[in-house]
Parts: sequence; structure tokens; C-alpha cells
Amino acid sequence: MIELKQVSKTFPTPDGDFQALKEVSLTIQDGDIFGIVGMSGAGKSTLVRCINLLERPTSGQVLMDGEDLMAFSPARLRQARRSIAMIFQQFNLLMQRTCLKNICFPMEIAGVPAAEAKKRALEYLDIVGLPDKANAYPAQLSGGQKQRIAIARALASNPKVLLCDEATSALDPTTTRSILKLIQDINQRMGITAIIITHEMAVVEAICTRVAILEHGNMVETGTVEEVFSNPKSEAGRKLVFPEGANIDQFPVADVVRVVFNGGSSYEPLIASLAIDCGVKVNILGADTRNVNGKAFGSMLLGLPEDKNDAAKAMSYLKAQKDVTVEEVPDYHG
Ligand SMILES: Nc1ncnc2c1ncn2[C@@H]1O[C@H](COP(=O)(O)OP(=O)(O)OP(=O)(O)O)[C@@H](O)[C@H]1O
Repeated sequence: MIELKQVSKTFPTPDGDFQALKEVSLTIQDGDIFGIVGMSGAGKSTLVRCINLLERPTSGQVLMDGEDLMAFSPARLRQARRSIAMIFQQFNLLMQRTCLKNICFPMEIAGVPAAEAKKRALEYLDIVGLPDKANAYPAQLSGGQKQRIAIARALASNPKVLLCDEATSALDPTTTRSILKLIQDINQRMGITAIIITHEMAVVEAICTRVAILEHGNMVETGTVEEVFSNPKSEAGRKLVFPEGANIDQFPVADVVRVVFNGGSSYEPLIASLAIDCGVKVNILGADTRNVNGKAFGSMLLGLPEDKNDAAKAMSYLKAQKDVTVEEVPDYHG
């Protein structure tokens, strides 16, 4: 388990101190796929660099399995860092080494005998789906393949945690999906906790179990992905979940309906388009939806506005949607 307790980070700049993180506290449980999301400049990279102390927090604590990393000796910290591997947007592979030698690199540093390192590297190549690329050089690979090699290299240090800093931001949507699927497989098969830094909610939606939202160095919201997607509480969360600007301010609710999604398009555009097309705002009271390859399954409880005309407009709009079933919930008590 990783715990950040009131972590702050201040950088000195020519214009005075700049506080990139402001008392950020969060807990990442073993086995989580934890998304850290926020707009550019929110402090995501600084936060992730504080988790493995590549950047030392100005104040606060970083605990791994209850132990304060900042109190570790340099040797102990180096050892602890090996259990936190990292992958990057730009892959950071060594271009003059073959894929196999890239994957062997962390094992060489850790003193693993060459034959053993090679055997393990071939296994990792297999896990990431590129068994035939052992002798290829990074320049001969596509972006998605380079990221797979970077993931294999990360696995070579036998990590407990995989930090992914915008790992799919340079990739096209199809390749992004396949890399996210690989990270999910690794999480499930090898029990490796994944921390996903991204500015894209679609990435969070695709694989994360929990999410924290950063804005201007503050952690403004955290929860399960379902909680945050169905009812974002912070302004930053609303902007990320409803980028089209649907207004989901809470208002007095009259009737409640259950909307069941049967595999049509995902749910946020429906709520957003309800606001845009009909000018009617509904409250999301609860949701249990899953996005499978961009299609929504599950159900959502919506509170209709008190105004009867608006409520009727919303009902007929919802009922006209394809792949959606709408039913009234007469006895809803919150
Ligand atoms: N070494 C530094 N010195 C001064 N300011 C810094 C330093 N590193 C980061 N910052 C500032 O801290 C803020 C947060 O930066 P950070 O890179 O963590 O944001 P981010 O959310 O990862 O953004 P992006 O998605 O654009 O990478 C930015 O305003 C940045 O300019």
C-alpha cells in the first residue's frame, strides 16, 4: 500500500517559490489500478515523481507498506525504488541496445547473472506479446511496440508497483487500448499495482478502479471510478467527465427514473446531450455502468426536475434513445 500524507512540493523559481503540490493525501491499495488525472500543469508528474522520491516532497510523508520512504538511507531507498517501476510517454529506451538488452538492463544493474537475465527477458518479451523482437532495435519498432518493450523492461525489476506517466499519450486510440489492456492483464495476472497518470478521462474509464483528480496542485476529488464518473463533485471533475459542459449542479428532484444501458454509446454524452438538445438538467443519483470497448452497459438512476414540462421532455428524449431502456422508480427514497 502506498500512502501520501499531506505531500507538498515547492519549486524555487526566479519569480519566487511555486507550489506545485499542496498537501496532497491519498491511499493506493495493493492491486489497485489508480488513476491520477488532471489538466496540463495540475501537478501530476510532480506527484508521481514524489511517489518514488525522484522528487523529494518539501513536506509531508510518502509511506510504502507503512514505512516512510523519506527516512530511508540512500541504499535502502535504491532498493525500495526497484519495487516501483516506471514507464513514460516517450518510452525512454536505449536506442543503441537491442530490445533484449534493454530488458536485461535493470537486471544487469541489480547483479542478476547474464544467462538468468536473458532467460527472464525472453519471458517478459513473451508476456508483452513481442517474442520475435529480441534482436530488433527500438528504432525498428512502432510506438506501441516500444511501449511494450518499456513495459517488459519495467517488469524486469520485479516491481510491486508500475507508475505509468502519460504512457499512452503518444499513441493512437487503437494502440492505446491495447497497451491499457496489457497493463490491466499485468495487474490481474501478476498482482502489480498500477498508477496511471493521464489527462484523459477515457484512459481512467477504460481500466482504473479508483481515481484522484488534481487541480492547481490540490487533490480536489477521489473515489471509485463509478462514483466520480456518475457524480463528479468538484468543478475540475465535472470539466473532465463532462468536457462538453453539461451542467449537473444538484437541484430539487421530483420523479426518479432508471436508465438501463444495453450496449449503446457511453453514458456521459447522453446526459450531456440531454442538457444541450432539450435544455433539461437531470441529477445523476447513482450509477453502476461499465464501458466495454466504448459501449455502456449497466444502469443509472436519474432525478428529473420538478418542472413537469421539463420532466416530460427529458422522459421522451431518454425513451427515444437507441439501446436504452427507461423505467420509472415510484418509491425512490435516496
Ligand atoms: N523543476 C521545476 N521548477 C519549477 N516549476 C516546476 C518544476 N517542475 C514542475 N514545475 C511546475 O509545477 C507545475 C506542475 O507541473 P507538472 O509537470 O507536475 O504538471 P502535470 O500535471 O504533469 O502537467 P503536464 O500534463 O503538462 O505534464 C507546473 O506549473 C510546472 O511549471
